[in-house]
Amino acid sequence: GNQWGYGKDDGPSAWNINYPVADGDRQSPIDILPHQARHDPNLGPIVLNYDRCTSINIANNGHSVVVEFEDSDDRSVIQGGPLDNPYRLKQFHFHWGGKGCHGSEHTVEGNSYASELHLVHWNAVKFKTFGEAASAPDGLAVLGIFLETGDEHRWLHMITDSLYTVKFKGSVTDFKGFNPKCLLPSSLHYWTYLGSLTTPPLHESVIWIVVKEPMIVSEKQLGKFRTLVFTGEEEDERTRMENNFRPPQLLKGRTVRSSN
Ligand SMILES: CCN[C@H]1CN(CCOCC)S(=O)(=O)c2sc(S(N)(=O)=O)cc21
Ligand SMILES: [Zn+2]
Repeated sequence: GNQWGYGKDDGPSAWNINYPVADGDRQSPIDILPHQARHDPNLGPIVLNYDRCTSINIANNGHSVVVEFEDSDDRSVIQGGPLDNPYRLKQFHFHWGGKGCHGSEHTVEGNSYASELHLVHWNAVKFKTFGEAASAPDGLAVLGIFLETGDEHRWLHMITDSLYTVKFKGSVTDFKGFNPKCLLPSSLHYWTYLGSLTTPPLHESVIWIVVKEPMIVSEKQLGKFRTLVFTGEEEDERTRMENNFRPPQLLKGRTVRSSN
């Protein structure tokens, strides 16, 4: 298939060869300029109903570490804010940098954070399958949370303690009973705009909801993400999984709205 990565030859600057939509009009991530964002009083709060969420497994897909959820009914949904329907939680994953350098995808006034968490949801009201939603203009809603280094995060250890079991590309481990609500910052004030997947196939199918307040994690916790490798156990070279982020893309006239 189309092999892509984050290296010199297969990285973001080469993605448009196999995925021409990379040069499209609603690509993500973007640099957010808070003073140019339009405060929209009609933008209500984001409402998360994760209380009956069912996590299934944690996996290394060769690009990131992903936790998948049961999405056969509306047991864990996000709604409100810019969304017309409830969107079902499908998976969450992270993007991060190398030692000490930055790794978020969205930036704020040119400043990046150490990492960024993406909670991926799909519109099961309008679409029958996730795959169908993933390529439709209003198919996905991704909640983006910045990670900033500081004190240890009291719940992130539940994920970092499992990372050694998914060191290599293609590894999957049971990961039940995890509710990502414990990762969210206290305030869910956000910016929202129409964008895309930040990895191939780069479908322009995402309503982005980027939370303003970062979650605080320790450098030690973040370092555990860098013990993962992009490569499979059978491959001889071990390429440390880090800097798996796409840089900001052109806004191309889009408006970024701000909740209060
Ligand atoms: C490595 C591939 N990452 C993809 C995989 N999916 C899309 C393709 O699915 C087709 C059935 S996805 O919808 O789960 C998704 S969301 C994001 S992001 N970084 O923009 O939150 C990337 C991706
Ligand atoms: Zn992502």
